Amino acid sequence: MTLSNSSELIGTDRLEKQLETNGHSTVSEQEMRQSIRTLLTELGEDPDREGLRDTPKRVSKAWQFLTSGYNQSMEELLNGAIFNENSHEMVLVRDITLFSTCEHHMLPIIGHAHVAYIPNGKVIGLSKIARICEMFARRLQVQERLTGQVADALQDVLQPQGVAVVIEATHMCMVMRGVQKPGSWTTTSAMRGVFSDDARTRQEFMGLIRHSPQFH
Ligand SMILES: Nc1nc2c(ncn2[C@@H]2O[C@H](COP(=O)(O)OP(=O)(O)OP(=O)(O)O)[C@@H](O)[C@H]2O)c(=O)[nH]1
Ligand SMILES: [Zn+2]
Repeated sequence: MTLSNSSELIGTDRLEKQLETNGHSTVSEQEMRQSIRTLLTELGEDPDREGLRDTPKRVSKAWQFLTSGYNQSMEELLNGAIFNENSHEMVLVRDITLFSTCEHHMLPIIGHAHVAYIPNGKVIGLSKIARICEMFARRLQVQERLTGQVADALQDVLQPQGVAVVIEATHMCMVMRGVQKPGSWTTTSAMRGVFSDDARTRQEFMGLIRHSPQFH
C-alpha cells in the first residue's frame, strides 16, 4: 500500500481506512482509543477526568505517526530524485537525527545515523537519505534491523559501489526503566559492497564520522 509522506497530518477518515487496509493492523481508530482508555483505567487513572479525556485520541494519533513508516512507499519517498552523475567519490550524510521505537518495550530509541555511499553512475537527493532513515525509524524496531534496512534500501535503489550506515542511539528502555543506565549508547553498523570488502574505504568513513560537525 502506498501513502504519502509520513510527516503529513492524517485525517481521521483516511486514518481509519489505512488502519483497516494496511495489513499491519485491523483495529479501528475507535478500538485503539478504547484500548488506551483501558490502559489508563488499569493504571489506576480516571480516563474521564479533564486532563485525560482526550488522551486516548492523542495517544492513538501519536502512535499512528510514530509507526507511519509502515505505510510509506519508497517510490513516493524518492519522488524521482535519483540523478545520473559520473561521480565515484564517497557521499556522507552524517548526524541524521533519529527517533524510533523499541519493539520490546515500545519506548523511544533516540540517536543519530551516519549514512555514506560510493556512487556507481547514480546519486540520490540528499534529503532522501534522511527520509529513508525516517521511514524505517517510524516502525517498531531493533537498532540492528533499522541499520541494515537503511543500508539495504540504498543499495537497492542506487546499486552503488557500496553503502555504510552507522547508528548511535540511546534506548529509553535501558534508561528510564529496567537496567536504568542513562548515558549508555549503542552503536550499530551495516557495511555493504566496497565498505565491507575494503578496509581502507571503511576506515575513511569511520574517520569522517569521528570528526565533529561544524553546526548543530
Ligand atoms: N539487540 C537489541 N536489543 C534491544 C533493543 N532494544 C531493546 N533491546 C533489549 O531487548 C531485551 C528484552 O529482554 P527481556 O528480558 O525480554 O525484557 P526485560 O525483562 O524488559 O529486560 P530488561 O530491559 O533487561 O529489564 C533487553 O535486553 C533490551 O535491552 C535493540 O534495538 N536491539
Ligand atoms: Zn526496549
